[in-house]
Amino acid sequence: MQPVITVRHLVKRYAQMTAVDHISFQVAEGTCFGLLGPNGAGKTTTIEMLEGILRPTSGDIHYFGQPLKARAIYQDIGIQFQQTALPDYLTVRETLRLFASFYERSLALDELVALCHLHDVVNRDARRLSGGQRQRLLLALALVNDPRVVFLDEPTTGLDPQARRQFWDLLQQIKARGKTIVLTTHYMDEAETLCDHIAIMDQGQIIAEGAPQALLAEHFSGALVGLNDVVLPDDMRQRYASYLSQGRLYIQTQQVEVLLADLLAARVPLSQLQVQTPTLDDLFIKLTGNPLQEAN
Ligand SMILES: Nc1ncnc2c1ncn2[C@@H]1O[C@H](COP(=O)(O)OP(=O)(O)OP(=O)(O)O)[C@@H](O)[C@H]1O
Repeated sequence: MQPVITVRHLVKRYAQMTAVDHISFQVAEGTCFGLLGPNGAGKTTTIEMLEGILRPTSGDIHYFGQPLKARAIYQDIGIQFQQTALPDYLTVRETLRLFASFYERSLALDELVALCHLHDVVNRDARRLSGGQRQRLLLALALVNDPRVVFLDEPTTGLDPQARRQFWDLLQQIKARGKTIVLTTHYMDEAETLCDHIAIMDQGQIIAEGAPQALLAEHFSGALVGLNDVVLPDDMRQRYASYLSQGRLYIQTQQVEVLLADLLAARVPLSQLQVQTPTLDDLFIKLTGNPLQEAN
């Protein structure tokens, strides 16, 4: 199947720095594609080039095999920005109506309200919404023209855990309608839950790309054991794959019991020992040496 979006050797330079540094990827139709990385990694710059808002320094972007021409895709895409100023003194319903009037095609208002769970607040002033309600309104605005591709820039930043989970459910429903979703996030659990394919960005480059589970399988085998402030004896260092991040040692093992027996035999202190199944957060630490949350 032809990809919805194809990006080749995309670069964005500002005077002093390269925000996006020769990245290439494809987004398949009907999938959720996630751009992940810490603050300043280049995610927003990338997504804004895909949306036709920022002009790339070099490289190219194709939609359904055609070069990106901002005006031509405008009717086909929906965008939820990180920050959106809504018009004052309008209710949720009036705001949706206003945005719908900008497009040739639009979803029926009632359908949009139901889809984004806005029934309770449809007559409320849009400035008087909770964080979760506001995000759902912004999502409804991104869907108002029934787009083929929806762009979401850090849609759940600042939401409490319950509102985040509700938002994830909503995105699953939107995906089930066959929409292609491109989102940026610095929450690895969000990417693991929602995305079919991810590209992890750091300092303007893609440092890993693939399906979340495939990426984890490629970089880890078995469990991950974390320990604080320890030095492994030489023979154990040779037998076990391990890496260090900020004073914490991570050891990979297929057999936790055998590793624990080896650690005890070598009199390695087991303070703050943790055994876990590797996550995308661990992958980020392994690839960059830094936890994602601290990079933020
Ligand atoms: N207009 C600009 N002029 C100069 N530098 C910029 C400009 N816009 C972004 N940058 C820089 O480009 C880099 C990438 O920024 P970008 O906003 O794309 O990162 P991000 O991954 O989206 O981060 P965040 O998670 O904080 O939104 C940063 O170092 C940023 O300071």
